[in-house]
Amino acid sequence: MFQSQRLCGWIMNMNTDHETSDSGGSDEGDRRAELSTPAVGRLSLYYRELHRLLAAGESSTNSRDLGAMVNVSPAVVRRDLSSIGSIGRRGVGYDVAILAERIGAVLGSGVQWKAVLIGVGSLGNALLRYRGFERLGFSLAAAFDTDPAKYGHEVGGTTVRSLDDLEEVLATAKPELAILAVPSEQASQVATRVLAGGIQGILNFAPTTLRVPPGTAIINVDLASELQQLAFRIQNR
Ligand SMILES: NC(=O)c1ccc[n+]([C@@H]2O[C@H](COP(=O)([O-])OP(=O)(O)OC[C@H]3O[C@@H](n4cnc5c(N)ncnc54)[C@H](O)[C@@H]3O)[C@@H](O)[C@H]2O)c1
Repeated sequence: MFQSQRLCGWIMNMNTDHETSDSGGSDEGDRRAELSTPAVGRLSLYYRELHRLLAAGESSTNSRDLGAMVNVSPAVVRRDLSSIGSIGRRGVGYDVAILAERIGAVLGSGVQWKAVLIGVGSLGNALLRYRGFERLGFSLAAAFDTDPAKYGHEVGGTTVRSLDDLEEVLATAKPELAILAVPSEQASQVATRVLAGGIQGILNFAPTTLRVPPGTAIINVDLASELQQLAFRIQNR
């Protein structure tokens, strides 16, 4: 229950095409609900850099250095961090471990999230092999495909199963998230199935607008579109 409240509050602030309607009501939830999408994105980058500092044995940092690491101004860092209740001390800065814990709590890290991956092609294979999800508390409960030649194969420690098993696995493992890496024309149908099975949020890699009920928490990832925006920026700077 606690976990689903966190998920709701967290996801509604992300880059969603459709927004969820409830943040859970706690102080922490209210605080998350006030964060803009870009601010959540920056917090995630601060979090990554803070963990890098921790691994390097650093115990303190400041808004200038943290800003330089993620390419934003010290004023933006201070505003972002004060919006989650972390005030640095003048001349001392921020305690790296405390700040990482604070941001982690706001972003829902420290809680284990279970995800399923649908579509184990080129992209799905790469995602299953990527170890960075675990570090942030995301574990892959199962992977599915419709190609019988792939059933039973282990990729990155996860066994590929038939999509026919989807509902059974959703009912037993109760994952909160689904990652879609299927062809565009299959994506809406798969999304409908995972939502019916209790999935609360979808990370969609298929370059299509999913036909799902309003209010569904979805993040679309489209690298081609990002490249297009990058090219536009270069042409117009
Ligand atoms: N967002 C991005 O930046 C990005 C990058 C690469 C690919 N993509 C998209 O991701 C998707 C996958 O790309 P890919 O290169 O891995 O393709 P791929 O053809 O290599 O893999 C697709 C896999 O999905 C499986 N599949 C087909 N229908 C299915 C269904 N209904 N349920 C479960 N599995 C099913 C296929 O058997 C195959 O294994 C495509 O939609 C592609 O356009 C997005």
